[in-house]
Amino acid sequence: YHMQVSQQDVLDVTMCPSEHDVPEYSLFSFTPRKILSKETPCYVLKMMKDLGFIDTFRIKIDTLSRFILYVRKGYREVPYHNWQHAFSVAHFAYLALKNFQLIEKGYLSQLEALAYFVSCLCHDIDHRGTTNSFQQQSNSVLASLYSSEGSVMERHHLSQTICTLNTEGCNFLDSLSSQDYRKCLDLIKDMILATDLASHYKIHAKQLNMAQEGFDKTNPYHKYYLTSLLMTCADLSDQTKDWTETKKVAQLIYAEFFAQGDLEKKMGKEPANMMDREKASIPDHQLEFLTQCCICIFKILATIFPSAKVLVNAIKQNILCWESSKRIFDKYSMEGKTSYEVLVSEE
Ligand SMILES: Cc1nc2ccc(C(=O)N[C@]34C[C@H]5C[C@H](C[C@H](C5)C3)C4)cc2n2c(-c3ccccc3Cl)nnc12
Ligand SMILES: [Mg+2]
Ligand SMILES: [Zn+2]
Repeated sequence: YHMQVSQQDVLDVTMCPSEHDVPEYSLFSFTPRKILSKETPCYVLKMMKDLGFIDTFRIKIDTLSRFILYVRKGYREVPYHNWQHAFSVAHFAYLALKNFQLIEKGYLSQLEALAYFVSCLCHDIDHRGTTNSFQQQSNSVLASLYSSEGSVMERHHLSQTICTLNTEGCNFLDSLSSQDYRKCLDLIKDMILATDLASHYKIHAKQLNMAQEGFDKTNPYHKYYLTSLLMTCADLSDQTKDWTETKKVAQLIYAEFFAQGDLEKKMGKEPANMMDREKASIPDHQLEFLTQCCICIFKILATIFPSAKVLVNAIKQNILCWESSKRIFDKYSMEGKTSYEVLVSEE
């Protein structure tokens, strides 16, 4: 089994210079997608040092560096669900841990915080740019493995995470007690499975109820609802950035959705509207997603953590931008342009 990651690669990460200490890095307005891919492993290390994980869990830096590099290699070059997405989701976890003081205020234990950050980094490993329903429709190997339990892709991402941990020289958690190690893997399982949006819809009402009742740190259900909420918020955190970023991310997501739609048409299947480049109305679909799904999730977050209000406001701003750009899309669609052509051409 050849080493995909060289010893030199590992050394480059362990020796990464400290010039990465940009102050705005820990602000919600910071956009992690602007970090160059070759810089990202150093930033992951920096965030984990900053969060105190290295000292608390006696993590060996070269083992952690190798793990990070293998996780990055585990992601594919698909338009949206690639390493850059994973890095941005992990960066949001870093922002949440710091800005909401999740450990200091007792919302999460150190172990839960570690599991949260690692789960974000690994939550989409080996994503193929296709949905769970596509796995079923195409009778993929992953569907045959996991469709009986549901959340097909998420179970695969979890399996890939465990495999990476078990790769020679990558298990940075091996200094944990066997009890903590077991607990950490159980947490990572729940957190990665929570990123299946269909699962989120099943517990949304319970999360809302929890926020209105007031988070009870002794209630294990509340703990589960909170960590699931934090995973979904991290996964959707692109929507809390400025309009330029949101529009860029929409181009990536629909490039992936429409590639799947094209594939489904070739397979003689009828793609869902949101996957069909000829039928999809991107602004309408995004307005529905932001108003029916995204903003509700971040409002629950802001009920528990008032400082998350800025995130709700950013989503409101993006909703306004989609509404105003909808008029431009409608004008061009009268001239026969698809909404994707308008999205990628619009300045
Ligand atoms: C901007 C944006 N728009 C998005 C619009 C739609 C959907 C989406 O999966 N919708 C659903 C709608 C129902 C019930 C379930 C299962 C299916 C049927 C498909 C979900 C996701 C969107 N999404 C994500 C995202 C988050 C987690 C996993 C995958 C993705 Cl792509 N991240 N950003 C975005
Ligand atoms: Mg996913
Ligand atoms: Zn994701």
